[in-house]
Amino acid sequence: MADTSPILTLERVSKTFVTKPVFGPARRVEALRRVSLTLQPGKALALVGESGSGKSTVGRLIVRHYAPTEGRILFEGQDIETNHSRALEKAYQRSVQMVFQDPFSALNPAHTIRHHLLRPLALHQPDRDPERALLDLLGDVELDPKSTPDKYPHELSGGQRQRVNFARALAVNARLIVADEPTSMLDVSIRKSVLGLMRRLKDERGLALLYITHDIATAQYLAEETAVMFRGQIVEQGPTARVVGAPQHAYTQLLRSAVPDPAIRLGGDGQSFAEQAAQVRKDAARDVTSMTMAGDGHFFALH
Ligand SMILES: Nc1ncnc2c1ncn2[C@@H]1O[C@H](COP(=O)(O)OP(=O)(O)OP(=O)(O)O)[C@@H](O)[C@H]1O
Repeated sequence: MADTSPILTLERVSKTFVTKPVFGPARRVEALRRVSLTLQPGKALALVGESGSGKSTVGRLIVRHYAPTEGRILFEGQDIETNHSRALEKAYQRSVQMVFQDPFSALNPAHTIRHHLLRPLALHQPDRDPERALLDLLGDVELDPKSTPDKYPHELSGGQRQRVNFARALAVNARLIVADEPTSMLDVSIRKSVLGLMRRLKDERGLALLYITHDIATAQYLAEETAVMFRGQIVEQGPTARVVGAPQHAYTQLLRSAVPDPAIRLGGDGQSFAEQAAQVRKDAARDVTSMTMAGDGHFFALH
């Protein structure tokens, strides 16, 4: 039977940034407010929201670029901030990998693809024949095993570079990949194939995926579950088909109405769309007081 225990859980995680400009008072940004999420092996969770909603902050907390201001992040049930055993530390670093929006950012232009992949393979899969492991890895991410190894990053397309980034995560035996807008810098024509690769890695290798995106439409292609964020809070969460197909929170309806197929329109009489949208955003920014169940596993926020 499939393993349904979570690999990673966020429990009421908040993150406040305090920035001190050269002139003027310090500024506090509540980037996340009491965010709770669960990630499971073989499943993808889409974290959807507009720019500045806090999506990347969730990803960066998970890969420990920062620590939460409040709340806990549990890896297989253990708090990653307070349990500092070396074993947990090593397991975590290996198991949780991030793939970024810019496929170039994580690749060194001076090194071939072979170099990028052989190093993690030697460290994390030392018992395997390195060349055989390299060929298998390229096959896993649907890159040509013959022509790819000796190329430099600039000789590959954006989609191919992103595939190399996924291959690196596989080389270290990642079990959870945080993919932060992994297709938004790619041509529309190849976005779907990279999403298809992610779907295959999840289904065939049992990877857990956190798919961060501003595009609610693509969530349907990949993710079993979707969480919608606005101003640092989750306002709706549940099975993707329900969140996208029958959104309950006004902000999700607003996001959904920006998709070309306006199956769902905002209600309200007499108000222009812009006025309604401004009102929805104002209401949605208020603190979430509780989550109401709209169906099996489907919740939306009350403010
Ligand atoms: N290191 C930081 N220092 C100060 N403020 C930050 C920092 N990182 C993020 N923020 C602020 O936190 C809020 C959430 O940012 P975040 O990048 O998580 O949003 P996002 O939904 O991922 O947006 P985008 O899609 O534009 O990356 C924003 O107001 C942002 O300005």
